[in-house]
Amino acid sequence: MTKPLVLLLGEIEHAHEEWASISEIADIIEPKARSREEFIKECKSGAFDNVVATYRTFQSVAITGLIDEELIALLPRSLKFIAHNGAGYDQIDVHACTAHGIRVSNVPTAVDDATADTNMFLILGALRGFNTSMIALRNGHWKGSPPPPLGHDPQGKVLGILGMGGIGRNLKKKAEAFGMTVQYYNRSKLSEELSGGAKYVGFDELLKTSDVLSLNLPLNKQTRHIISTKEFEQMKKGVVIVNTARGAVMDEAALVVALEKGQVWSCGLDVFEEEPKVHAGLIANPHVMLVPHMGTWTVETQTKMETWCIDNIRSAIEKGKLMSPVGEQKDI
Ligand SMILES: O=CC(=O)O
Repeated sequence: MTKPLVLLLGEIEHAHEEWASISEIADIIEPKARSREEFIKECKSGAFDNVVATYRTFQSVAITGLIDEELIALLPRSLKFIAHNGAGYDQIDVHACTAHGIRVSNVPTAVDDATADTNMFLILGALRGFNTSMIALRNGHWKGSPPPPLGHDPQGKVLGILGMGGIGRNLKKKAEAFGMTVQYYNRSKLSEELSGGAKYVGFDELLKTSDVLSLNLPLNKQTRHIISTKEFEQMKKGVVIVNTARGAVMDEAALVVALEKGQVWSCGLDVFEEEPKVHAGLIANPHVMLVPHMGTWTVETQTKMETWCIDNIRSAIEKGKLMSPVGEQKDI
């Protein structure tokens, strides 16, 4: 009997044994394409005909481009499942997938600790203003001349979490261990148990009353540039902003202006609007902490994420359904 066909878009770097076990229940193919143009040609040539499920990585966007309406229409009719290795699935047009009968899964939970750790590192670094002196030291100037302004302690500061999903909730616990008081805004209020007692506030109140604002919400049409000039103006003067979600939830150009005006004192960013490009105004500001999208960049977390994504492929093949469907498809 022929085995179902699985398309691998990207690399398996860690969970090799788990991936090998997939080859017992499926035949695996990989594209030859190295660009979107080539990938489209390969789709049209019928190279992926009969593929039932695809495992894709965040980095595979370099080959396929976004999984958008154009690409989805070219993928074979046989394709029923896309298992995305990552928490954020903004590279995939889920609406178009639904219309074409394709189910999509992501990797929640496994990313929470590593991303919240990165988030906490950025909060501390941005509050303390460590970056300037770290650069000065490497340039042979010790703390810098003049030394940087004194930083701020996290103790007693109000942390506003925008988006109280798994990462936001994980961050809440970590921030409390540093003496911060946590409030949050989310599309819907969480149960007391899930929120861990954090105060639920309106969006505007979150902006107006937080000393540190952390962005932990997914990127979609509703959240693109949810933080821009008007929102910066509502914030406390000297606010610290941290983003480990997706760059485009914040208007980067407006952020640069808000930093220049001193409305935002400092920020810590792991994600950028047009990765790997970083706004020149952010690069030029030594005070801001910049990390090149490394929120989940650990052996343990990458292994957990791959294993989770492989489990989605296994579930798709053996049970005909994904283990962790994305929110938009939970009810179908
Ligand atoms: O950015 C990382 C992820 O979405 O998992």
